[in-house]
Amino acid sequence: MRTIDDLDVAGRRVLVRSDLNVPLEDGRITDDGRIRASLPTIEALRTRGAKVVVCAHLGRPKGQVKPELSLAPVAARLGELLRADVAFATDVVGDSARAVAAALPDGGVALLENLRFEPGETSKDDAERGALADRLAALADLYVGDGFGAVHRKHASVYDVPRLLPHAAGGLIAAEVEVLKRLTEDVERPYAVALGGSKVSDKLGVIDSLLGKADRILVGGGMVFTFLKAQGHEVGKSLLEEDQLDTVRGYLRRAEETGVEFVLPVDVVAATAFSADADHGVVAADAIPADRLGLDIGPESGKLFAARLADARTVFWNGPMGVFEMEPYANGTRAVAQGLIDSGAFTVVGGGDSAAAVRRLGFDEAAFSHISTGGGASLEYLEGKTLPGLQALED
Ligand SMILES: Nc1ncnc2c1ncn2[C@@H]1O[C@H](COP(=O)(O)OP(=O)(O)O)[C@@H](O)[C@H]1O
Ligand SMILES: O=C(OP(=O)(O)O)[C@H](O)COP(=O)(O)O
Repeated sequence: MRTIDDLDVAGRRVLVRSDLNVPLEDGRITDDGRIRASLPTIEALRTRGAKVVVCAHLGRPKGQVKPELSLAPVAARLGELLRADVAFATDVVGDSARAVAAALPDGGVALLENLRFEPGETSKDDAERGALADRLAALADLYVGDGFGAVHRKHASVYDVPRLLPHAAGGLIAAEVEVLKRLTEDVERPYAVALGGSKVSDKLGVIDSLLGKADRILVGGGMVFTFLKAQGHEVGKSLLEEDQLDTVRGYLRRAEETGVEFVLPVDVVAATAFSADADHGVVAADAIPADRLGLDIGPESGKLFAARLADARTVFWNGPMGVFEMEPYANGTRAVAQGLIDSGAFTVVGGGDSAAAVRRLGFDEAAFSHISTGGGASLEYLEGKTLPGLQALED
């Protein structure tokens, strides 16, 4: 893969695809880790006299303009961190984007509005994605892929634009791949993988390949209820992937046959509503009341998970164990984070929210071997899948 050192960028317009998908609460950024992680590449380019046009997505607006998912607050934070003006385009490839890109001085930085406001960005139709890619490419002379968290998406800005412009990988992608490679080669065993979070339909499938690689798979977060239901338990109003129940039963069977250990919670914090103020309490994992939803693993499960991490030599963790953004449901995530640290293993935490959780709950980032900006991207890399965003940069 070419790096930015291989590009002659002085005086040229460079479109940088970053992952600036940060958590927001009431329009405020609650964790700017992904913005910080994107700074070195942007800084390096502007120092060398490039005109830097950054593009990124925020949330999943599904091709519609959703003002609450505007990147405007991210542009402001990017400017603060760069200590420079960041021009903000109020559209992705329209009049505003063209004017902002055209007006950039050498060393200047601009950010385009949320790429996913354009239906072409995430379209499965090659022509529709291609049409948006043409318009994005017209804004620049060169392309730099640096949004590691989105490299598993076959999206216009990730996959199609690099086919149209001379391109290179930014420093973040290069650094992430370097560390994750260690987890695909000779891993020190026991190798434990902890999975949680809410992107259940996206991430359940990774277990298929993990069954051939990991020694232990710990399941918490929103992912666990499909497992509990597959075992025949009631899960109330918890997050559930009905159509994956057979698949999960297959995973449980295969794990028994191959000696992989599934570690599932024995207790759950169940609440009457998705709210910090809702009535909540600890219940056995096989006795979630029909009118409640599980929002965290319980205290016994926290101890169990930490115990199953204690002698691991390698740990990969993606997905918070509970809704850590609300204090009553943060303890499971705390226990697993502490479990990783206490294990003394080679530990990698991946994912926008997982990384944010570690910081928000007050853990020292340096206590982990690596904190990756990508959750789904890391998982798919570990599966050995071809990632569209990496493939496009290699070609
Ligand atoms: N039991 C649960 N029910 C609903 N959401 C959950 C549950 N446990 C965790 N979550 C949510 O999962 C989200 C993160 O999921 P995900 O995006 O998959 O992780 P990451 O960004 O680390 O890859 C968090 O916002 C958290 O509140
Ligand atoms: O947040 C992200 O991924 P992650 O939650 O798996 O870390 C990336 O920005 C990709 O977002 P997407 O999963 O909506 O494509």
